[in-house]
Formats: sequence, structure tokens, C-alpha cells
Amino acid sequence: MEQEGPLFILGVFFVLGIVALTVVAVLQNKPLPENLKYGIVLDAGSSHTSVYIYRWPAEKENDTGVVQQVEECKVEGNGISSYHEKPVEAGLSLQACMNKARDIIPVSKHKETPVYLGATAGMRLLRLTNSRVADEVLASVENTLRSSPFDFQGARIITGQEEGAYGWITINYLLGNFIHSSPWFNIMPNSKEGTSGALDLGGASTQITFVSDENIESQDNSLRFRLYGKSYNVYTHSFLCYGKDQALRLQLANTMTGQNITLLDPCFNSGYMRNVSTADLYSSPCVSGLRILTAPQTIQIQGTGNYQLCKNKVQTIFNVSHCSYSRCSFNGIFQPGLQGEFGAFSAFYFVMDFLKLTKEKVSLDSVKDTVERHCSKPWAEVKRESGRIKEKYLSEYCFSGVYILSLLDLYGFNSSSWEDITFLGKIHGSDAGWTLGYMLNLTNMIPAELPPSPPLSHGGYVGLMVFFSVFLLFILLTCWLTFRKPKCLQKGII
Ligand SMILES: Nc1ncnc2c1ncn2[C@@H]1O[C@H](COP(=O)(O)OP(=O)(O)O)[C@@H](O)[C@H]1O
Ligand SMILES: [Ca+2]
Repeated sequence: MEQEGPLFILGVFFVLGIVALTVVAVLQNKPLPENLKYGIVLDAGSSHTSVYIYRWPAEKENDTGVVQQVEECKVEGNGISSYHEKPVEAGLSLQACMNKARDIIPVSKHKETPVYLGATAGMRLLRLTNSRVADEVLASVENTLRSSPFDFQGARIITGQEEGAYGWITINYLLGNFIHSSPWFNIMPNSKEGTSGALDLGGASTQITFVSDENIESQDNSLRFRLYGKSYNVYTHSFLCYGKDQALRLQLANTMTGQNITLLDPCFNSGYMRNVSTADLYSSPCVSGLRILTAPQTIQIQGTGNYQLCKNKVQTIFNVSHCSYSRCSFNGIFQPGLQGEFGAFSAFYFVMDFLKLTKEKVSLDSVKDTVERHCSKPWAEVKRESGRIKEKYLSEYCFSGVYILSLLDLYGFNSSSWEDITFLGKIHGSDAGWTLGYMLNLTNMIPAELPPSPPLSHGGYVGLMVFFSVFLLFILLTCWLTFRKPKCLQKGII
């Protein structure tokens, strides 16, 4: 009995020691309070400009999937290339959204927040038509961004290759496809093997980008990345003039005649009419070569709403007769066989979303049926059913649906591979598009090698500490109860 007193006190000290150790270890490893960083990217597209604001915790910036889109501000009016007659006003158009960014981002972070502007195919076309005016438009937007309180990092026309690559990086970053699982316990929620190809449809260009095991026969289409310790062999191509607005121009220009003022067009719903100025139609370098000198000044398009005839007409804008590689998509452009899953975004998504074809996987035949049914609806019915949508978009869903089907067919999607396409608007709250990938690259947020990380997350660490403490206590208690006189302590078992 005399021996039990000191042993009991020893036991209590032992228990207290373990508790104290756990508390200290847990507190010591408490995550630091979040220090948030911000970044702004302006997507100066051919049809409009959007200002994206991103935010991420500073200490996690090399992890994947940590950057979040906090705002998309849509700039009033058309894209910056539409200011070719008054370049100075291009910059002014951005002011309202930049003011919004000023309100959203805390003042203390303004100076350190980078702002980038990337212009895409609308400006590529303007540069082809008149490079001096394109420079003036860029100078104007640069002026506005320089006068904002943020850290201006440049306004430039990105290449089609960059547009494809950054779109691919964005979706795979957001889907968590770059890090499947770290060596220990940090398993990513989305741990499906492999990356997803990216399909972006704009107004003036379209991009296809995917990882390929095949030999990429043309250097212009080949990208090599090393991201988070893995190498990727990526195929990409950007088709200038094959965004859906320029494709529509090509399709119209192909059927223009020298005399007729009215143009019956199966790609518009019956009963729909639109006047088109031929000067405007031919102003784009995509169609200027197709100009018919005797064409009237204005033509009136009259819709006839016929899917099959529209498909035949759309097919005239693709050249599939020559290919100097082992295989091509169209216009003599090399493309290896399709591989893996694909995410289709931007106008691919807008059009499919309007046709209610994005929610679950729909077979290629059902998609064709839906587009066909939509094309055959009279314009009055289309308008009645979806009155709030902008008339320009609404009137072009028949053409766009047929165009998307033709384009994806030429890329090689058939009834079975169609199932590999997911139409994506947002991924975990961030828009699918090239802007996030652009910022991640320019801020060096994607490391080539896997960043060293503790094998356990904070939660996992606390869990294990608590588990082992309880386990030790349990052993001690068992010893105590089994032997009453805790011989195990005397014999130095613990
Ligand atoms: N709600 C919508 N419905 C249909 N099309 C849309 C919708 N919103 C945007 N678009 C279209 O998406 C395309 C976006 O292209 P954009 O990014 O401006 O051009 P690019 O990437 O070629 O420079 C445009 O053709 C625009 O008309
Ligand atoms: Ca775009």
C-alpha cells in the first residue's frame, strides 16, 4: 500500500505529461492565419471583355486548386477590337469594372495585386488588318490599367497557342488533375488518373488542346510541360477565323451572289430576317478574300430553318481535301487521334446550355435531334420560348449548334467518343477559360516539381496526436486495472 501512493502520483504526472505534450504539439502546429493574395486578369475577347478577380491563400500558392475566382465583371459593350475607329475609348470602357475591382480587393492589397490583360482573336484580326490601330487600342487599355491602383503587368495579344495551353492548364488545375495523390496521405478529392483535353470556342477563333502519346508531326502544334513533377506532351491548335462569329461570316460569304438582295439561309429559323451590310461582312480579313465586287451594299438574310441544308452549307467553310501529314482535322492542319476526356467551354458551353444538353451525358444522336428540332422551329416560337436572351445569340443558336457538331466531327468525335466530352461553364465556382492558367503561369504559381509538403495535413496531424495519446492512456489504465499494483510500471514496461 505504501508503494501505491508515489506510483499513483507518478501515473498522474505521466497522464498530465501526455496531455500537455499533445496540447503543445497541436498549438505549435496550428495553421497560420490566412494571408490572402489577389490577381486580376482581363480577357479581351473578340466579342466582349471580362475582368476576372482571383484570390488565394499566400502560404498555399504552390498547391493545386487553391486559386478561386471571386468576381467576373462583364465590361459594357463589345470587345476592344470594335474600338478600331476610336481607339482612345477602348480604355475608357474598362473603367467601370476596374472601379469594381477597387471595391472588392482590400485597399491594403491594391499595390501588390498584379493586373494582366490578354487580348485574343479579335485583336489578332485587327492586327492583320491594321497593326497601327491595334497598337493604339492596346496603348489605350494600357493607359487605363496603369492608372489603376494595382500592379500593372502588361497588356498584349496572346497567341492562339497560348490561348489553347492556358485553357488546358486552367481546367486541369481546377479539376485537380495535376496532383492525384501526394506520397503520403494528402489524397486529392478528384483523383481520377490523367488530364482532360480542352475545347474552347470563341467568336473569332477556336482551340483544341490535349495530351497525346503519338508523335506530334508539326512543331507548331507541340507543347511540352513539366508541372508538379510530371511531364506532359501536349497537342494544341488554334483555328483563327473559326470562332462562331467569323465562321458565320465565312458561311454567309460563301453563299453570296453578285445580284440577289435577299439570301435564303437554312441556318436561321424560318420567319427570321436580318439586314447585313456587305462592307461590314467583308471588313474581316477572314472573308475579305471571298469578296464579290458586284455584291449589293446591303443584303437581307431570310431564315428557312433547315438542319440538313444548314449542315451542307456549314461544311463548305472547311477544307478537307489536302493534308501533308499522316492525318489532319481540316484546312491541312495536323491532328493526332483524340485521347482521353475533354472539357468544352466558352461558346461550346453557352450553346449547349441553351439547348439544355449540358446537365447529363446525352448521346450524339440526341444532340443532333435537339439541334434539328431547334432549327425547324419558327422564329416567333423561339422568341416566345426564350424572350430574355439577346436577339443576336438567340437567332444564331441553330447555326451555332450545327457549326459545333460539324467542328467536333472534323476533330474526330463520333458516337462513342462524344461521351468523353463534358460541357463546362464553371468548375468549383471559377470560369473555364484561359485567364486563370495565364495568371498561374505569369505568377509562377505552378511549380515544375512537386513542392515539399508535410506528409500530414493539420487535421490529420491533430487526429493522430489525439489517437496515440488516447491509446497510451488506455494501455496505462489497463495495466493499472489488471495488476492493481501496477507492476508494469515497476518492471519498466512503459
Ligand atoms: N449566352 C451566350 N449565348 C451564345 N453565345 C454566347 C453567349 N455569351 C457569349 N457568347 C459567344 O461566345 C463567344 C465568345 O467569344 P470571345 O471570347 O469574345 O472571342 P475570342 O475568344 O474568339 O476572342 C462569342 O461568339 C459570343 O457571341
Ligand atoms: Ca475567348
